Amino acid sequence: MTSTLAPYDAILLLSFGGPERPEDVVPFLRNVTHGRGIPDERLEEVGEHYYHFGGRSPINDQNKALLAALREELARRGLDLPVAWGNRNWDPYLTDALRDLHAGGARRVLTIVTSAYASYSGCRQYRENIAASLDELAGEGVDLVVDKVRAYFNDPGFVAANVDAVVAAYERLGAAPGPDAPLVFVTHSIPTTMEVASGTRTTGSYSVQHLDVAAEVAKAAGERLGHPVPWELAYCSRSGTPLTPWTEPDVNRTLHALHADGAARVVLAPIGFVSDHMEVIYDLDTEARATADELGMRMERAGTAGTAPEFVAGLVDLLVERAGTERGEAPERAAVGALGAWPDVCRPGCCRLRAGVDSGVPAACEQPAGAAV
Ligand SMILES: CC1=C(CCC(=O)O)c2cc3nc(cc4[nH]c(cc5[nH]c(cc1n2)c(C)c5CCC(=O)O)c(CCC(=O)O)c4C)C(CCC(=O)O)=C3C
Ligand SMILES: [Fe+2]
Repeated sequence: MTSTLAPYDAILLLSFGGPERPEDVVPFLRNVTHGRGIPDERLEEVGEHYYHFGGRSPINDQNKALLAALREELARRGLDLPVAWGNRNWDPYLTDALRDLHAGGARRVLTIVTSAYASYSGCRQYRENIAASLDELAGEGVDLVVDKVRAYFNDPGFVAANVDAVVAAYERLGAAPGPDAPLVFVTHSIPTTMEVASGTRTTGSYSVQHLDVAAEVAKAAGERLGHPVPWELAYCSRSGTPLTPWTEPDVNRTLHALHADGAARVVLAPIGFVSDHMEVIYDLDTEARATADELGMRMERAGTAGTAPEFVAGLVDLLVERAGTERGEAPERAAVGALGAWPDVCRPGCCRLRAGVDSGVPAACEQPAGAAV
Protein backbone atom coordinates (compact mmCIF):
# COMPACT_ATOMS: atom_id res chain seq x y z
CA MET A 1 0.00 0.00 0.00
CA THR A 2 1.43 3.35 -1.00
CA SER A 3 -1.78 5.30 -0.49
CA THR A 4 -0.64 7.97 1.97
CA LEU A 5 2.35 9.03 -0.14
CA ALA A 6 0.33 9.20 -3.35
CA PRO A 7 0.89 10.67 -5.92
CA TYR A 8 4.48 9.54 -5.28
CA ASP A 9 5.43 5.95 -5.95
CA ALA A 10 9.13 6.09 -4.96
CA ILE A 11 11.56 8.01 -2.74
CA LEU A 12 15.09 9.02 -3.67
CA LEU A 13 17.90 9.90 -1.27
CA LEU A 14 20.21 12.19 -3.27
CA SER A 15 23.70 12.85 -1.95
CA PHE A 16 27.22 13.97 -2.79
CA GLY A 17 29.02 10.62 -3.01
CA GLY A 18 32.54 9.86 -1.92
CA PRO A 19 35.47 7.56 -2.73
CA GLU A 20 35.54 4.01 -1.36
CA ARG A 21 39.24 3.23 -2.00
CA PRO A 22 42.48 5.14 -2.69
CA GLU A 23 42.15 4.53 -6.47
CA ASP A 24 38.79 6.33 -6.40
CA VAL A 25 40.10 9.55 -4.86
CA VAL A 26 41.41 11.35 -7.96
CA PRO A 27 38.53 10.33 -10.27
CA PHE A 28 36.09 11.40 -7.54
CA LEU A 29 37.77 14.79 -7.18
CA ARG A 30 37.65 15.22 -10.96
CA ASN A 31 33.91 14.59 -10.87
CA VAL A 32 33.43 17.09 -8.03
CA THR A 33 35.41 19.88 -9.62
CA HIS A 34 34.46 19.25 -13.23
CA GLY A 35 34.64 22.63 -14.95
CA ARG A 36 34.84 24.59 -11.68
CA GLY A 37 38.42 25.80 -11.80
CA ILE A 38 39.61 24.44 -8.45
CA PRO A 39 43.43 24.81 -8.41
CA ASP A 40 45.45 21.56 -8.59
CA GLU A 41 47.17 22.33 -5.29
CA ARG A 42 43.78 22.38 -3.58
CA LEU A 43 42.83 19.04 -5.15
CA GLU A 44 46.08 17.47 -3.94
CA GLU A 45 45.45 18.89 -0.48
CA VAL A 46 41.87 17.55 -0.39
CA GLY A 47 43.12 14.23 -1.80
CA GLU A 48 45.45 14.01 1.21
CA HIS A 49 42.45 14.38 3.55
CA TYR A 50 40.94 11.28 1.94
CA TYR A 51 44.26 9.33 1.92
CA HIS A 52 44.60 10.19 5.62
CA PHE A 53 41.50 7.99 6.11
CA GLY A 54 42.66 5.18 3.81
CA GLY A 55 41.19 6.73 0.64
CA ARG A 56 37.69 6.19 1.92
CA SER A 57 35.06 8.81 2.64
CA PRO A 58 32.69 8.18 5.55
CA ILE A 59 29.78 9.59 3.56
CA ASN A 60 28.65 6.42 1.74
CA ASP A 61 28.32 4.36 4.91
CA GLN A 62 26.42 7.23 6.49
CA ASN A 63 24.02 7.38 3.56
CA LYS A 64 23.50 3.61 3.75
CA ALA A 65 22.61 4.01 7.42
CA LEU A 66 20.23 6.89 6.67
CA LEU A 67 18.64 4.86 3.87
CA ALA A 68 18.04 1.96 6.27
CA ALA A 69 16.64 4.32 8.92
CA LEU A 70 14.28 5.97 6.40
CA ARG A 71 13.03 2.57 5.21
CA GLU A 72 12.42 1.50 8.79
CA GLU A 73 10.50 4.68 9.64
CA LEU A 74 8.42 4.44 6.47
CA ALA A 75 7.63 0.79 7.23
CA ARG A 76 6.72 1.69 10.82
CA ARG A 77 4.12 4.10 9.38
CA GLY A 78 2.83 1.52 6.92
CA LEU A 79 4.30 3.35 3.92
CA ASP A 80 5.57 0.68 1.59
CA LEU A 81 7.36 2.13 -1.42
CA PRO A 82 10.84 1.81 -2.90
CA VAL A 83 13.57 4.06 -1.51
CA ALA A 84 16.62 4.43 -3.75
CA TRP A 85 19.98 6.15 -3.22
CA GLY A 86 21.89 8.10 -5.84
CA ASN A 87 24.81 10.53 -5.81
CA ARG A 88 26.02 13.56 -7.71
CA ASN A 89 29.71 12.57 -7.78
CA TRP A 90 30.14 8.84 -7.21
CA ASP A 91 28.61 5.43 -7.56
CA PRO A 92 25.70 4.77 -7.13
CA TYR A 93 25.01 7.64 -9.52
CA LEU A 94 21.77 9.59 -9.65
CA THR A 95 20.92 8.64 -13.25
CA ASP A 96 21.32 4.92 -12.48
CA ALA A 97 19.18 5.21 -9.35
CA LEU A 98 16.38 6.92 -11.29
CA ARG A 99 16.60 4.40 -14.13
CA ASP A 100 16.32 1.54 -11.62
CA LEU A 101 13.30 3.14 -9.94
CA HIS A 102 11.61 3.51 -13.32
CA ALA A 103 12.37 -0.10 -14.23
CA GLY A 104 10.68 -1.07 -10.95
CA GLY A 105 7.54 0.79 -12.01
CA ALA A 106 8.06 4.24 -10.49
CA ARG A 107 6.75 7.24 -12.40
CA ARG A 108 6.77 10.06 -9.82
CA VAL A 109 9.65 10.32 -7.35
CA LEU A 110 10.05 12.48 -4.25
CA THR A 111 13.65 13.38 -3.41
CA ILE A 112 15.46 14.19 -0.16
CA VAL A 113 18.91 15.76 -0.62
CA THR A 114 21.51 15.38 2.13
CA SER A 115 21.97 19.14 2.45
CA ALA A 116 19.76 20.87 4.97
CA TYR A 117 20.50 24.46 3.89
CA ALA A 118 19.81 26.15 0.59
CA SER A 119 22.64 27.60 -1.50
CA TYR A 120 23.92 26.72 -4.95
CA SER A 121 25.86 23.75 -3.49
CA GLY A 122 23.00 22.43 -1.36
CA CYS A 123 19.97 23.30 -3.50
CA ARG A 124 20.37 24.40 -7.12
CA GLN A 125 23.34 22.21 -8.02
CA TYR A 126 21.34 19.12 -7.00
CA ARG A 127 18.39 20.44 -9.01
CA GLU A 128 20.66 20.89 -12.04
CA ASN A 129 21.85 17.31 -11.57
CA ILE A 130 18.21 16.11 -11.51
CA ALA A 131 17.40 18.06 -14.69
CA ALA A 132 20.49 16.65 -16.46
CA SER A 133 19.67 13.08 -15.42
CA LEU A 134 16.05 13.41 -16.53
CA ASP A 135 17.24 14.75 -19.88
CA GLU A 136 19.63 11.84 -20.30
CA LEU A 137 16.93 9.34 -19.32
CA ALA A 138 14.39 10.92 -21.68
CA GLY A 139 16.86 10.12 -24.48
CA GLU A 140 16.55 6.46 -23.44
CA GLY A 141 12.75 6.70 -23.46
CA VAL A 142 12.59 6.73 -19.66
CA ASP A 143 10.08 9.32 -18.44
CA LEU A 144 9.83 10.31 -14.81
CA VAL A 145 8.61 13.25 -12.76
CA VAL A 146 10.98 14.14 -9.92
CA ASP A 147 10.14 16.50 -7.06
CA LYS A 148 12.25 17.46 -4.03
CA VAL A 149 11.14 18.16 -0.45
CA ARG A 150 11.69 21.71 0.78
CA ALA A 151 14.96 22.76 2.45
CA TYR A 152 14.78 21.35 5.98
CA PHE A 153 17.35 23.34 8.01
CA ASN A 154 14.54 24.64 10.25
CA ASP A 155 12.65 21.36 10.46
CA PRO A 156 11.80 20.65 14.12
CA GLY A 157 13.32 17.15 13.89
CA PHE A 158 16.66 18.36 12.47
CA VAL A 159 16.84 21.14 15.07
CA ALA A 160 15.93 18.77 17.93
CA ALA A 161 18.68 16.32 16.90
CA ASN A 162 21.20 19.19 16.99
CA VAL A 163 19.95 20.35 20.40
CA ASP A 164 20.45 16.83 21.79
CA ALA A 165 23.96 16.75 20.31
CA VAL A 166 24.93 20.08 21.88
CA VAL A 167 23.59 19.06 25.29
CA ALA A 168 25.50 15.76 25.10
CA ALA A 169 28.71 17.60 24.11
CA TYR A 170 28.46 19.90 27.16
CA GLU A 171 27.88 16.85 29.35
CA ARG A 172 31.08 15.29 27.97
CA LEU A 173 32.90 18.60 28.45
CA GLY A 174 31.90 18.54 32.11
CA ALA A 175 31.37 22.31 32.14
CA ALA A 176 28.38 24.60 31.92
CA PRO A 177 28.09 26.86 28.88
CA GLY A 178 29.34 30.39 29.53
CA PRO A 179 32.03 32.83 28.44
CA ASP A 180 34.56 30.27 29.70
CA ALA A 181 32.98 27.51 27.57
CA PRO A 182 31.21 28.99 24.53
CA LEU A 183 29.54 27.22 21.64
CA VAL A 184 30.78 27.54 18.06
CA PHE A 185 28.40 26.46 15.32
CA VAL A 186 30.25 25.41 12.18
CA THR A 187 29.24 25.09 8.56
CA HIS A 188 30.83 24.82 5.13
CA SER A 189 32.24 28.11 3.86
CA ILE A 190 30.99 29.23 0.45
CA PRO A 191 32.13 32.04 -1.88
CA THR A 192 30.47 35.32 -0.90
CA THR A 193 29.03 35.54 -4.43
CA MET A 194 27.23 32.23 -3.73
CA GLU A 195 26.12 33.52 -0.31
CA VAL A 196 24.59 36.65 -1.87
CA ALA A 197 22.79 34.55 -4.50
CA SER A 198 21.52 31.90 -2.04
CA GLY A 199 17.80 31.59 -1.43
CA THR A 200 15.65 34.42 -2.73
CA ARG A 201 14.75 37.88 -1.47
CA THR A 202 12.02 36.39 0.72
CA THR A 203 13.60 33.18 2.03
CA GLY A 204 16.87 34.09 3.81
CA SER A 205 20.40 33.50 2.54
CA TYR A 206 22.65 30.55 3.46
CA SER A 207 24.27 32.37 6.40
CA VAL A 208 20.92 33.77 7.58
CA GLN A 209 19.47 30.23 7.56
CA HIS A 210 22.36 29.10 9.77
CA LEU A 211 22.01 32.04 12.14
CA ASP A 212 18.31 31.24 12.52
CA VAL A 213 18.99 27.57 13.35
CA ALA A 214 21.92 28.48 15.62
CA ALA A 215 19.76 30.84 17.70
CA GLU A 216 17.09 28.14 18.09
CA VAL A 217 19.57 25.40 19.01
CA ALA A 218 21.45 27.62 21.48
CA LYS A 219 18.21 28.72 23.16
CA ALA A 220 16.83 25.18 23.52
CA ALA A 221 20.20 23.75 24.66
CA GLY A 222 20.54 26.60 27.19
CA GLU A 223 17.12 25.76 28.64
CA ARG A 224 18.09 22.10 29.00
CA LEU A 225 21.51 22.90 30.50
CA GLY A 226 20.22 25.60 32.84
CA HIS A 227 22.63 28.28 31.57
CA PRO A 228 22.42 30.67 28.63
CA VAL A 229 24.77 29.60 25.84
CA PRO A 230 27.08 32.23 24.29
CA TRP A 231 27.54 31.25 20.68
CA GLU A 232 28.91 32.26 17.31
CA LEU A 233 28.91 30.93 13.77
CA ALA A 234 32.16 29.95 12.05
CA TYR A 235 33.03 28.33 8.73
CA CYS A 236 35.30 25.50 7.58
CA SER A 237 36.53 23.90 4.36
CA ARG A 238 37.23 27.07 2.38
CA SER A 239 38.74 26.44 -1.04
CA GLY A 240 39.37 28.54 -4.14
CA THR A 241 42.14 31.11 -4.36
CA PRO A 242 42.88 33.42 -1.42
CA LEU A 243 41.86 36.34 -3.66
CA THR A 244 38.25 35.14 -3.83
CA PRO A 245 36.24 36.12 -0.75
CA TRP A 246 34.42 33.29 1.07
CA THR A 247 32.15 33.44 4.13
CA GLU A 248 34.16 34.00 7.32
CA PRO A 249 35.44 33.65 10.01
CA ASP A 250 37.27 30.37 9.64
CA VAL A 251 36.71 28.11 12.65
CA ASN A 252 40.43 28.08 13.51
CA ARG A 253 40.47 31.86 13.67
CA THR A 254 37.40 31.79 15.92
CA LEU A 255 39.20 29.40 18.30
CA HIS A 256 42.14 31.82 18.49
CA ALA A 257 39.80 34.76 19.16
CA LEU A 258 37.87 32.89 21.87
CA HIS A 259 41.11 31.81 23.51
CA ALA A 260 42.33 35.41 23.50
CA ASP A 261 39.05 36.35 25.22
CA GLY A 262 39.72 33.86 27.99
CA ALA A 263 37.74 30.78 26.95
CA ALA A 264 39.41 27.62 28.28
CA ARG A 265 36.90 25.20 26.75
CA VAL A 266 34.73 25.11 23.65
CA VAL A 267 32.03 23.03 22.00
CA LEU A 268 31.98 22.84 18.19
CA ALA A 269 28.58 22.01 16.69
CA PRO A 270 28.71 21.25 12.92
CA ILE A 271 25.06 22.19 12.25
CA GLY A 272 25.87 22.72 8.55
CA PHE A 273 26.40 18.98 7.96
CA VAL A 274 23.76 16.27 8.24
CA SER A 275 26.31 13.58 9.08
CA ASP A 276 30.02 13.23 9.88
CA HIS A 277 31.34 14.01 6.40
CA MET A 278 35.02 14.34 5.56
CA GLU A 279 34.79 18.05 6.40
CA VAL A 280 33.74 17.10 9.93
CA ILE A 281 36.26 14.34 10.57
CA TYR A 282 39.15 16.18 8.89
CA ASP A 283 38.56 19.94 9.11
CA LEU A 284 37.06 19.79 12.62
CA ASP A 285 38.16 16.57 14.35
CA THR A 286 41.68 16.78 12.92
CA GLU A 287 42.58 20.39 12.04
CA ALA A 288 40.43 22.41 14.47
CA ARG A 289 41.26 19.94 17.24
CA ALA A 290 44.98 20.50 16.56
CA THR A 291 44.37 24.25 16.88
CA ALA A 292 42.52 23.78 20.17
CA ASP A 293 45.30 21.51 21.48
CA GLU A 294 47.92 24.05 20.50
CA LEU A 295 46.01 26.74 22.40
CA GLY A 296 45.50 24.44 25.38
CA MET A 297 41.71 24.62 24.97
CA ARG A 298 39.54 21.64 25.83
CA MET A 299 37.28 20.99 22.80
CA GLU A 300 34.24 18.74 22.41
CA ARG A 301 32.71 18.27 18.99
CA ALA A 302 28.94 17.79 19.01
CA GLY A 303 27.52 14.99 16.87
CA THR A 304 25.63 15.55 13.61
CA ALA A 305 21.97 14.63 13.00
CA GLY A 306 23.04 11.37 11.28
CA THR A 307 20.31 8.82 11.93
CA ALA A 308 18.89 10.43 15.08
CA PRO A 309 15.26 9.25 15.37
CA GLU A 310 13.85 12.82 15.52
CA PHE A 311 15.75 13.75 12.35
CA VAL A 312 14.61 10.67 10.43
CA ALA A 313 11.01 11.10 11.63
CA GLY A 314 11.18 14.77 10.55
CA LEU A 315 12.29 13.76 7.05
CA VAL A 316 9.43 11.29 6.75
CA ASP A 317 7.03 14.00 8.01
CA LEU A 318 8.29 16.15 5.12
CA LEU A 319 7.56 13.36 2.63
CA VAL A 320 4.05 12.96 4.06
CA GLU A 321 3.51 16.74 4.04
CA ARG A 322 4.57 17.16 0.43
CA ALA A 323 2.45 14.23 -0.75
CA GLY A 324 -0.53 15.79 1.03
CA THR A 325 0.11 19.14 -0.62
CA GLU A 326 0.30 17.48 -4.04
CA ARG A 327 -3.05 15.83 -3.36
CA GLY A 328 -4.52 19.29 -2.79
CA GLU A 329 -4.69 19.06 0.99
CA ALA A 330 -3.23 21.79 3.22
CA PRO A 331 -0.98 19.94 5.67
CA GLU A 332 0.78 21.71 8.52
CA ARG A 333 4.20 23.05 7.42
CA ALA A 334 6.27 22.66 10.56
CA ALA A 335 9.28 24.97 10.95
CA VAL A 336 11.05 26.57 13.91
CA GLY A 337 12.80 29.96 14.02
CA ALA A 338 12.00 33.21 12.27
CA LEU A 339 12.22 32.30 8.58
CA GLY A 340 9.30 29.92 8.17
CA ALA A 341 8.94 26.93 5.87
CA TRP A 342 10.94 27.04 2.62
CA PRO A 343 8.82 26.92 -0.59
CA ASP A 344 8.07 23.38 -1.83
CA VAL A 345 9.03 24.34 -5.36
CA CYS A 346 11.96 26.77 -5.49
CA ARG A 347 11.30 30.30 -6.68
CA PRO A 348 12.64 31.18 -10.13
CA GLY A 349 16.38 31.85 -9.94
CA CYS A 350 16.61 30.39 -6.41
CA CYS A 351 20.19 29.63 -5.32
CA ARG A 352 22.01 30.73 -8.43
CA LEU A 353 25.78 30.45 -8.50
CA ARG A 354 26.00 34.25 -8.80
CA ALA A 355 23.34 36.85 -8.12
CA GLY A 356 21.54 38.07 -11.18
CA VAL A 357 23.43 35.78 -13.55
CA ASP A 358 21.39 33.05 -15.18
CA SER A 359 23.87 30.32 -16.08
CA GLY A 360 21.44 28.89 -18.61
CA VAL A 361 21.83 25.47 -16.97
CA PRO A 362 18.36 23.95 -16.52
CA ALA A 363 17.35 23.16 -12.94
CA ALA A 364 14.46 20.89 -11.91
CA CYS A 365 12.05 21.48 -8.98
CA GLU A 366 11.69 25.21 -9.72
CA GLN A 367 8.72 27.37 -10.64
CA PRO A 368 8.76 28.63 -14.22
CA ALA A 369 10.32 32.04 -14.87
CA GLY A 370 7.82 34.83 -14.40
CA ALA A 371 6.31 33.33 -11.24
CA ALA A 372 6.24 35.74 -8.27
CA VAL A 373 9.53 35.77 -6.34
C1 LIG B 1 27.85 24.25 1.14
C2 LIG B 1 28.56 22.95 0.83
C3 LIG B 1 28.32 21.72 1.37
C4 LIG B 1 27.37 21.44 2.51
C5 LIG B 1 26.10 20.92 2.09
C6 LIG B 1 26.19 19.43 1.95
O1 LIG B 1 26.47 18.76 2.93
O2 LIG B 1 25.96 18.95 0.82
C7 LIG B 1 29.19 20.78 0.74
C8 LIG B 1 29.24 19.39 0.97
C9 LIG B 1 30.23 18.50 0.60
N1 LIG B 1 31.39 18.79 -0.07
C10 LIG B 1 32.11 17.61 -0.20
C11 LIG B 1 33.36 17.52 -0.84
C12 LIG B 1 33.94 18.51 -1.62
N2 LIG B 1 33.44 19.77 -1.82
C13 LIG B 1 34.29 20.50 -2.64
C14 LIG B 1 34.14 21.81 -3.06
C15 LIG B 1 33.16 22.74 -2.64
N3 LIG B 1 32.13 22.49 -1.73
C16 LIG B 1 31.37 23.65 -1.60
C17 LIG B 1 30.26 23.82 -0.79
C18 LIG B 1 29.64 22.79 -0.08
N4 LIG B 1 29.98 21.46 -0.12
C19 LIG B 1 31.95 24.64 -2.45
C20 LIG B 1 31.42 26.03 -2.61
C21 LIG B 1 33.06 24.08 -3.08
C22 LIG B 1 33.96 24.71 -4.09
C23 LIG B 1 33.34 24.77 -5.43
C24 LIG B 1 32.85 23.43 -5.94
O3 LIG B 1 33.66 22.56 -6.31
O4 LIG B 1 31.63 23.21 -5.94
C25 LIG B 1 35.35 19.63 -3.04
C26 LIG B 1 36.47 20.00 -4.01
C27 LIG B 1 37.74 20.34 -3.32
C28 LIG B 1 37.60 21.56 -2.44
O5 LIG B 1 37.49 22.63 -3.01
O6 LIG B 1 37.55 21.37 -1.21
C29 LIG B 1 35.15 18.39 -2.38
C30 LIG B 1 36.00 17.17 -2.44
C31 LIG B 1 31.38 16.54 0.40
C32 LIG B 1 31.82 15.09 0.50
C33 LIG B 1 32.50 14.91 1.83
C34 LIG B 1 32.88 13.49 2.16
O7 LIG B 1 33.51 12.82 1.34
O8 LIG B 1 32.53 13.04 3.28
C35 LIG B 1 30.22 17.08 0.89
C36 LIG B 1 29.11 16.38 1.60
FE1 LIG C 1 16.67 26.73 -3.87
